[in-house]
Amino acid sequence: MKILNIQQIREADQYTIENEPIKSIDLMERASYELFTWITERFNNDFSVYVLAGSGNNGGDGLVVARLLSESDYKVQVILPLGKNGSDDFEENLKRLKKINTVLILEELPEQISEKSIIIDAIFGSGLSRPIEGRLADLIKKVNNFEANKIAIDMPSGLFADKASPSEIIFKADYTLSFQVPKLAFMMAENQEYIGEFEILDIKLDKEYINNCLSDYSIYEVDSVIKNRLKLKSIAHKGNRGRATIIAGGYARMGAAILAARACLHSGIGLISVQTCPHCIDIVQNQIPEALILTDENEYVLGSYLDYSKQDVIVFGPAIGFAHKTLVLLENLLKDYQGQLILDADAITLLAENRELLNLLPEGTILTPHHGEFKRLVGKYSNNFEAIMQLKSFCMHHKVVVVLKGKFSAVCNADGKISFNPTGNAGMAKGGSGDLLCGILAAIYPRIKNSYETAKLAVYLHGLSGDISKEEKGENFMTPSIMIEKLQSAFKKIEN
Ligand SMILES: NC(=O)C1=CN([C@@H]2O[C@H](COP(=O)(O)OP(=O)(O)OC[C@H]3O[C@@H](n4cnc5c(N)ncnc54)[C@H](OP(=O)(O)O)[C@@H]3O)[C@@H](O)[C@H]2O)[C@H](O)CC1
Ligand SMILES: [K+]
Repeated sequence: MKILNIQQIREADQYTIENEPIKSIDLMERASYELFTWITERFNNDFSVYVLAGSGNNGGDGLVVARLLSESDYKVQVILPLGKNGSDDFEENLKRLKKINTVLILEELPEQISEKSIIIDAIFGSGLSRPIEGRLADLIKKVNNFEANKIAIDMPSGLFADKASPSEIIFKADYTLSFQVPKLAFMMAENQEYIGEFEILDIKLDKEYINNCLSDYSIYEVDSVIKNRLKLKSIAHKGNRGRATIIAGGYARMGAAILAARACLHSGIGLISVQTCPHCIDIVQNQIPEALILTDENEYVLGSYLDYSKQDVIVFGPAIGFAHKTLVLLENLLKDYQGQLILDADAITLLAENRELLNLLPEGTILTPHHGEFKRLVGKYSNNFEAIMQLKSFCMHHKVVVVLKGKFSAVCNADGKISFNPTGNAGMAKGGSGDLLCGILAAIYPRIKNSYETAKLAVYLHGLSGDISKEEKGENFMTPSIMIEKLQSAFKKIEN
């Protein structure tokens, strides 16, 4: 699903008005009817409704919702903190609202409201142009302290759609009901406490116009082309299911390698190999009898460049450490290995500390840093909008694919396009979870044969296995090993 900026959304709005054609006030009615439907499907008319309406078109939407809910016998009260003069459609809807005199227009929000209330934030939407100050700021702080169900129309007031929000005076919504397309701000970790859950309501802006809008940002959806590429011919040979090697861990640190190898195996790889120092061979064989062992010459750390000529893909990095031999192995892989490389964890720190290696990165290499590791590569940033800019320039400069892990993990291609991942949950933030992602990436690359498409799909499946684990075990009790077991269901879910 495409993410558009405010300028593009305004243009799509205008195009629809002129070409459908539809009057802007009727478009407002259509949009608000979607809001009304969403609300009435979840909250019955035992709930009292408070609508905070600004004086622009976001306020206009709020007034329409107030009227529609009142006509469905909800007790509705409206507060107009910016007064009664505003945009044409706002003023027209205020007239319409006054005609049905069941809605109370209050001067101030009451000091106390019952928990069985809904507060609808229609103060500012996409027209916010500066931080909220003065009496309005006090109102937002007051509302944020109420224990009611809070719904923001289009955007939580105070939040900018396309850039970082400079102030913390922002409506804290439980639900944000946004029109037509998601906004970039919804993807940023620091905004989650204001957005709550977001839903995109189809208000029937011109589909073709939106399809033709150019955007570097989207939310991932699995398409039929990828589903087909994932399918294997029924007479598959283990070779055409792909060969992957895991180079990870070391003495007393083999857990990461085992988790990655298991995830790879459970994601359909044909042949899995694990590079192991002599002391660790038994552990790997006990834990994954399916794995071939590639024996490293070094006793405690990995460092031997072995014969990888038949390997379609190599994962290098989880818990591998920072020994000089390991660094040299990484350098040799970057120079000589001809297949697909996936670099994670300590590999990324090694790159950050030996920056000349960055110039050796083969085109299309997949890197999977979390924010801490990514900052080592690109320097500090203070919010996720800045992180996204750094991500784009890093990927474009080095012609690589980076998965920046977090809530809505961002997968960036070498051309600067960014796809945000919608699956996953906080229960996945546990040691070992990232190792699984490496394994899934390695398993599906031989079938997808494109770094960016592989990365998007693997992150999606990883999150999906997390979501299935959460459903069955709960956020606190799910573990990476449980997620491995659920990979099969995750794959099944996308195949159907
Ligand atoms: N996108 C669609 O397809 C549709 C959107 N709809 C709704 O319309 C709003 C956008 O409406 P707009 O009138 O452009 O903007 P707002 O309602 O958000 O508010 C603009 C007014 O607020 C003033 N403003 C902005 N920031 C502040 C502030 N910090 N303090 C005080 N006042 C502020 C702004 O003043 P300016 O000086 O900046 O001009 C405006 O007066 C969208 O979000 C949807 O809810 C349609 O209803 C359906 C189609
Ligand atoms: K709003």
